Amino acid sequence: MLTLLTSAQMRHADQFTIVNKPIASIDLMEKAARAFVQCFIRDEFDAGKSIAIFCGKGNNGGDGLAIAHLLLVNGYENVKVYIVNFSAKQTADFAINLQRLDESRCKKAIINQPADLKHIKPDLIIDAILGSGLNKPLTGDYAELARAINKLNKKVYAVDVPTGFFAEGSLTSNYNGVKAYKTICFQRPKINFFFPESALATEKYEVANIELDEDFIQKQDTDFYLTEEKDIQKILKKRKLFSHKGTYGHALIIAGNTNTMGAALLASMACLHTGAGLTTACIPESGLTALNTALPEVMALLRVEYMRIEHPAKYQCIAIGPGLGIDAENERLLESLITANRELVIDADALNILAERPDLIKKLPKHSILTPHLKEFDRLFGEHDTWWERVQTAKAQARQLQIVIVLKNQYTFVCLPDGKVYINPTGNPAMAQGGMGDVLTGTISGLVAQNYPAADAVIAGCYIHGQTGDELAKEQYVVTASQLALNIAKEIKVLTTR
Ligand SMILES: NC(=O)C1=CN([C@@H]2O[C@H](COP(=O)(O)OP(=O)(O)OC[C@H]3O[C@@H](n4cnc5c(N)ncnc54)[C@H](O)[C@@H]3O)[C@@H](O)[C@H]2O)[C@@H](O)CC1
Ligand SMILES: Nc1ncnc2c1ncn2[C@@H]1O[C@H](COP(=O)(O)OP(=O)(O)O)[C@@H](O)[C@H]1O
Repeated sequence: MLTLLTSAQMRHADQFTIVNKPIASIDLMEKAARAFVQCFIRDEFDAGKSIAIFCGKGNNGGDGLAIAHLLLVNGYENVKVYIVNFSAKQTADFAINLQRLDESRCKKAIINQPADLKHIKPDLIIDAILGSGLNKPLTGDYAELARAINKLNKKVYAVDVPTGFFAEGSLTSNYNGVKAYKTICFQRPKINFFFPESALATEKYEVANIELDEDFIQKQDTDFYLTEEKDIQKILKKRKLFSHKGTYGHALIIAGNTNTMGAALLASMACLHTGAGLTTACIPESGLTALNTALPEVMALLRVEYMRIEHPAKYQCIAIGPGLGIDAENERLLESLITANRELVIDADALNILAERPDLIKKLPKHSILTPHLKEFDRLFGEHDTWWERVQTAKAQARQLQIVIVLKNQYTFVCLPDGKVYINPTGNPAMAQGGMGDVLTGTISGLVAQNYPAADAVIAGCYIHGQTGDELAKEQYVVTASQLALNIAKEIKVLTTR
């Protein structure tokens, strides 16, 4: 798990490294510039392009000056630095790099007002005006300059963060900073890169390692972690010798309705391919032929009969919701399971039923797993203006109710009962198609059935789901939910043998 730090914590990490490595702060800046240039050159190898580097007078600007010098050294002849002179204040490292640049042959100009930008026509822009030192939204000349840079309509590479972008905290939909094509940030991604509103500020990001003290960074107290493949490899267990279907648990998937039987099939299929020993789909009678035809391995339990089952304990996992339909009978069914205090995996219509029954939310069995997308989440816990606020609510609710909330998106936020948030890095837009959430529910259920603790099942389930989609998307424009379900077992095999 990679710790994700706030800007203030990153500053501490800078200071800690400077004192303990030890390394002079100007040398750390040089390292940052080198790391940036290495990534930049990989993307933009045409040294003939004209590059405008906009530098503020803080350390972000200091990075920009060092980058200019390094680009020249690397044969980029057409580099020009524009010093943004909107403030008298400058940092010591900025001043040192400015002097170094003055001694070199780098072209330089001063921007005293945004209008000075009028005649600039570079092929590429590097934005080093304001970095993680941003302490208030852009106003006045800075806001105008950002607007002018965006109007040039050129590819912008941002140093560490795009000017005007807050690295953590609520992001609004009226972003007025520099719009970057790519942000090359130092040591760790910014927490806000995982929030959908960041798409307004940067299309993509890349992390450049600047050798800050990793031990120190990993020990920082944070609420946000980024899941890595090695975490999943640690979680997943190999199939055992002499094992049999009873070894890997029995999952009950309560799902499907007359027009939404596909959801039950997809969730059950994913559960099967994730490795549950036995999978039973609790479905309406109308779906029986479909189930028996499509998934011969899955057993059926008709929904009316289910009401008579007295011992849900025979299932190691009970999931409820995909394509379930909202009616009084399903509400009674959900209520009976919650009252029986059996931990559940709750998705889709079961979440919508819950949204109408706040009394049941309070009674949710501990360690239950809820897998809402944003609309389902807001129906459950109220409307939110920003994703940051939504994740804060998810964190608080997961802690208060002692449940796991899987807030789904391009980067899914897994909120655990201890208040920590694990961000899932896998998945891609080829997966943006109906049924994908049903497959996630089946995947998580398959892992819960195999006795993985709720947190591990969810962290691994989200990762496997996204990774399977990523592998398929390498060769496909779109990945369908059933294709994804069929490929899960292959991906788990790769993860457990790498
Ligand atoms: N040793 C270090 O501290 C390192 C710092 N690095 C760079 O340093 C950057 C942070 O530098 P600084 O802390 O000097 O800050 P910045 O360079 O981001 O900002 C400079 C100053 O601008 C002012 N400011 C903030 N928001 C403003 C606004 N909305 N309008 C007008 N002025 C505003 C603040 O007074 C701030 O200190 C990082 O993003 C990174 O690029 C890297 O060189 C790595 C090492
Ligand atoms: N652009 C995307 N990038 C990554 N993952 C995605 C993307 N679009 C959808 N997904 C994943 O697909 C699933 C969609 O869930 P959901 O909206 O509940 O789908 P449905 O209700 O149609 O089954 C989530 O796990 C989500 O993370």
